[in-house]
Amino acid sequence: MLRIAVPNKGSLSDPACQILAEAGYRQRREGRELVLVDADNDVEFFFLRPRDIAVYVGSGTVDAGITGRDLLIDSGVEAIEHRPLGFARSRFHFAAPSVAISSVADLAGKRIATSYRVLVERYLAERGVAADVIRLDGAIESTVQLGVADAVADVVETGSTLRAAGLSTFGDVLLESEAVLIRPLGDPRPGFDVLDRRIQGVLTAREYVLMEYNIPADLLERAVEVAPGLESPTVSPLHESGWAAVRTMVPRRVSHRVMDELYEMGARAILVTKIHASRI
Ligand SMILES: Nc1ncnc2c1ncn2[C@@H]1O[C@H](COP(=O)(O)OP(=O)(O)OP(=O)(O)O)[C@@H](O)[C@H]1O
Ligand SMILES: O=P(O)(O)OC[C@H]1O[C@H](OP(=O)(O)OP(=O)(O)O)[C@H](O)[C@@H]1O
Ligand SMILES: [Mg+2]
Repeated sequence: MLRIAVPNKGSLSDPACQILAEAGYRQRREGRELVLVDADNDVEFFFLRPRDIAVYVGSGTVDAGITGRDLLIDSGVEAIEHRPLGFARSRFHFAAPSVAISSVADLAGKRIATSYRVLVERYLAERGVAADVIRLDGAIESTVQLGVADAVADVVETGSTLRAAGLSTFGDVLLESEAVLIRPLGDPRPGFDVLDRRIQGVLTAREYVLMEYNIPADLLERAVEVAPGLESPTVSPLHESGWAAVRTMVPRRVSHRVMDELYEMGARAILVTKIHASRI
């Protein structure tokens, strides 16, 4: 039975459960279970603290896990980032009151509060900056106002928490993070490929729509260039001679532009449907 670690709290938890549910797995009903066996799919889910997941995966205690790229790196554990999952996207930044500190060099000798000590210390060491890193669990943005730090290093999504605290980012983005599917070093465990294919199927179903349209046969090649699909569109003859019916996958975010282009070219009866599941 494949053992999978799933975040039990925080920004990763709900979208991780959602993706697994869409991939056909049983998920928590009461939201309090610590372990859930999905015998039909031969998997067992362990609901763990997001920060601990990399540790369990790195040691091989579980065969796969969902966590954040930043949490994986900060754990210092060696595990394989197998697949990005497209949610819990964030950037990791330094920030401070803009009058006081405006470059990484200015951090020398200063106190920096963060929940990501390993990540920050590694970054500073690579640049030869010696600073005092203070590790705290959360609400990092408040530490400057409270007088326990001169600057912070934290996760930024919209930037509203930083602004509310009167802090401005400076320097480069230390890391771009998102949720990732991770696994232990070495060959994947039996059953991992099925999990991965199911998750990939959900991501594809979210990213693409199915587009169907009719087009005069002499315009087919041009139309296929506009919407080439993942591999190659399906083309069938229409009953009316000189026309073809085409079925192809199109990235959701460009689907309206593609429909406009196809219509202007001469395509008609353009229909778009949501993909519920896929195996590519
Ligand atoms: N506001 C946010 N927007 C997007 N991603 C976020 C946000 N906050 C944290 N993350 C990401 O979520 C992952 C988990 O972080 P963390 O466990 O700290 O979650 P959290 O939402 O901050 O929960 P907690 O309330 O336990 O602090 C990390 O990879 C982090 O980059
Ligand atoms: O850029 P924003 O959209 O404002 O989001 C970033 C904030 O969200 C997270 O905090 P969270 O709500 O998890 O609280 P925490 O600091 O207690 O972890 C993160 O640690 C930042 O503080
Ligand atoms: Mg947090």
